[in-house]
Amino acid sequence: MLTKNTELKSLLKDPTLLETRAYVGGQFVDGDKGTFVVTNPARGDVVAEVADLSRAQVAGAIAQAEAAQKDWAKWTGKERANVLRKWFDLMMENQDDLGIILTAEMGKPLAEAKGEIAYGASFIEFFAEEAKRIYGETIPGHQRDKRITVLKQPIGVAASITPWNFPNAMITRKAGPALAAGCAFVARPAELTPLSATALAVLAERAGIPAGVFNVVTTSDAPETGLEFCENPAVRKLTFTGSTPVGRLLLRQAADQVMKCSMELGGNAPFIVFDDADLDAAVEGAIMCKFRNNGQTCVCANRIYVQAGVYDAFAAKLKEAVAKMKVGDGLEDGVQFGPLINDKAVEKVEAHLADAQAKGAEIILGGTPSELGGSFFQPTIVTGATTDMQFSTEETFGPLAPLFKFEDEDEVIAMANDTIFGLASYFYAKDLSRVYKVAEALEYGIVGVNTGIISTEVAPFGGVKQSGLGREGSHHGIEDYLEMKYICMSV
Ligand SMILES: NC(=O)C1=CN([C@@H]2O[C@H](COP(=O)(O)OP(=O)(O)OC[C@H]3O[C@@H](n4cnc5c(N)ncnc54)[C@H](OP(=O)(O)O)[C@@H]3O)[C@@H](O)[C@H]2O)C=CC1
Ligand SMILES: O=C(O)[C@H](O)CS(=O)(=O)O
Repeated sequence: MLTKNTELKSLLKDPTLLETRAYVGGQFVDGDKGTFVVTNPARGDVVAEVADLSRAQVAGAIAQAEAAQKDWAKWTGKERANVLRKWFDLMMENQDDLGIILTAEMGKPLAEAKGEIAYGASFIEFFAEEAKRIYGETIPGHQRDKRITVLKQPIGVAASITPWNFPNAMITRKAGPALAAGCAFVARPAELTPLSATALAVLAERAGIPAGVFNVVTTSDAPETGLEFCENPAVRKLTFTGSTPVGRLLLRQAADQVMKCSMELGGNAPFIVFDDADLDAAVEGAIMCKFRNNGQTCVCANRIYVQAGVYDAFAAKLKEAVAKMKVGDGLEDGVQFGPLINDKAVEKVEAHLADAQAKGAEIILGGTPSELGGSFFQPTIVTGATTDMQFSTEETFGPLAPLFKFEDEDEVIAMANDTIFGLASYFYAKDLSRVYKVAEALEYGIVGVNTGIISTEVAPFGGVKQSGLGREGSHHGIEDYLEMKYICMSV
């Protein structure tokens, strides 16, 4: 357990993975603006002081990336695949240390953190393979003397801005396809969780990724860094994961350069339990879907709809199962709930809870901060949820499970789709006709059927409506880092 006096390095097999400098042009560098502090959400103690780069230093990283990208694009897909595969191997060899660093800065239980390392590494493994399969095409000429060929070429320098909740996987889900495509990459991790990113840089260097191809700029001024990414003409691609309001802002800023953007934004996932569902499976799925990362994922169930005939039984089963789960320091064995990322996150959960209670909801489990103090909060279940309550339209991003009752398919599909978001959705049912009809009717980029966990590198992850633009993962994921060109030749 990381107490106030435990040196994080003492927990690591390889202490050099705890890197507090930024990584620019193949060099670990200090910040012109000094440092910013990273704290452990479980204890509030200082984990590290990290280099705080100026906007000029960020611009310098972009320039280094632009220079390095020209040679990197000349490598064959197979050559790029080999170094990416080595990077993947190093991540998995150092999974324990990377997990400890992630838990120390973000708070998620160590088992989940190690799971994120494997999930994040899977994108590097997958796109190492895709690097060898970036195919063009030949098209029959439109005239007898014309020959048409289509090339796919790397877009150039890609810049990424990522959130604190998956500080490893949200970077590799972007860097994997970018580097496989022959792009150079400048990553700006969240101020709260930069250490997972700098550890990735340590391993990138060891894997033989050339200087300047992968860069990590650690900064405390996100808006200033975002403006540099959007205004610097050398950046041809912006990839963002985070809230919809910030996504909108970045799109507006990037519009001046007509920059190619990928947006993985907020969610408001419905989780629907029909009366023909396997209730035990639905309870298990609801727990994994709602409480993964303490509810701090964009694909967590935000609204749980249960058909009237099974509502009471489902609520009782869910309460019984969640009541057995342990809240504590993520580095302790057997902990399922770590702290929320900060007090602001606790305040949002409490605000949604107070609003719901004021409108008639009943708390059947939890409902107050944990006796552990800090940003620990008890997993909470409320019944009597209605569509006028804040959590019906706003993402809670915490361990609060609201149970809504519904009568029939049409009613629940209408409620589920009544949101500006469209990222993930889930439902449990056995009748095949119902499964097809409901899956087709849900307006979301992802539909989980009889499962609460849908995250994988082999599928095209992404949202519709105001949950985002583009897809990450699957063979589709590399397209956003490629430009298509056709050559029309007279023969
Ligand atoms: N669709 C998806 O895959 C995901 C969506 N999300 C969504 O993001 C939210 C939670 O994450 P959270 O980190 O609070 O979201 P934010 O959008 O506040 O932050 C995301 C990232 O953007 C940075 N940022 C904030 N403001 C600006 C700005 N003006 N210009 C440039 N960068 C900026 C943040 O920096 P800093 O933190 O340093 O201020 C952080 O690195 C939730 O709504 C969640 O649903 C989260 C993860 C995945
Ligand atoms: O940041 C997130 O919430 C992730 O996109 C969720 S997932 O990819 O780990 O499912």
